Amino acid sequence: MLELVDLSKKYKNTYAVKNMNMFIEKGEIVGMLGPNGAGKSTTISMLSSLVEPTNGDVLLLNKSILKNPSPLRKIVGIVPQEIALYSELTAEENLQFFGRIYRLKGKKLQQKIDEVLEQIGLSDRRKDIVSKFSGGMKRRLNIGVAMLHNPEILIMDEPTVGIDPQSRNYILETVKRLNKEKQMTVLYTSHYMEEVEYLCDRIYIMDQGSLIASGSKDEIKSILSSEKTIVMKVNRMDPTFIQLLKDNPVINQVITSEKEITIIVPKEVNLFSKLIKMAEEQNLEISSVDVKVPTLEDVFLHLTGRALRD
Ligand SMILES: Nc1ncnc2c1ncn2[C@@H]1O[C@H](COP(=O)(O)OP(=O)(O)OP(=O)(O)O)[C@@H](O)[C@H]1O
Repeated sequence: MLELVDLSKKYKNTYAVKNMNMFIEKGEIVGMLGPNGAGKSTTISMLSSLVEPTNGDVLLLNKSILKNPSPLRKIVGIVPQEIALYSELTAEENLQFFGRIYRLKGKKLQQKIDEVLEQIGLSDRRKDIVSKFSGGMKRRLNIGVAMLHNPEILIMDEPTVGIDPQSRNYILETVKRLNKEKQMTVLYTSHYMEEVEYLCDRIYIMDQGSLIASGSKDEIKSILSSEKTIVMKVNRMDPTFIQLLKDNPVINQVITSEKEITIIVPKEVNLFSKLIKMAEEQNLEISSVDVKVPTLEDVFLHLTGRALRD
């Protein structure tokens, strides 16, 4: 129903988004996964006609919405990354204010407010002032505002950043429930791969403005089906040891973090005894070695050589 075609945004000499192609079908939860600065917010801003694309198009039911965004505005609810609420008003007053912007009033507005408060689990806090809310409650109310006009599509820009685990779970469950019970179509952006893995039917992975992989979870993970990931914990990071790993012709990729060394090798390669011997020769202590089934994080590592959270 919604399609991005070669959508790009260039600021001076750099592309924030380059040739983004994406489609979202009715009733799907689609994930947009990428680290900070990948171009997720810029893509959403172009979808919400807040930012004009440098080139490309956005199609709603095969019609461009760049010149006439009102058909999309009517059916889309945007949950921005920043909290957009009046902190001196109560939860209910905020919903009344934003509801009037959507031209809702009277009984219809009140009914919708009751329904939304129920959906975001804030019915019993409706009379409380937003400045007294926790970060998670503010985010939930932010989502409630986007749902007031009964949108068919909910676009959520990193809705769980910086909140407690309980609120995060609540938001994830709310998204699942809205999708299941109301067939709400959702575009969910995040840099937490486990959220996207849990929620989404199909996933687009972005990095540095470009799409680097897309497909169903299984399709994306199958990029690594011929490889396996070995995660090794050592007592210290030894540059010689890491160089030896990088020079080893059977190892496809070596990625280091503060405490771990991640090695990607072809599935059939058995490297255990060799790794232990190499570590011994460098006087290194290995505290654990794990072989992992590929996750989306591994796919990202494989495609970019960097961790998703960098
Ligand atoms: N108005 C602007 N002018 C110049 N550069 C911009 C502007 N807006 C975004 N950028 C740049 O475009 C790139 C993509 O930013 P964007 O905010 O879309 O990424 P993101 O994936 O949403 O990351 P985050 O989660 O940190 O918001 C970044 O390098 C950013 O600095």
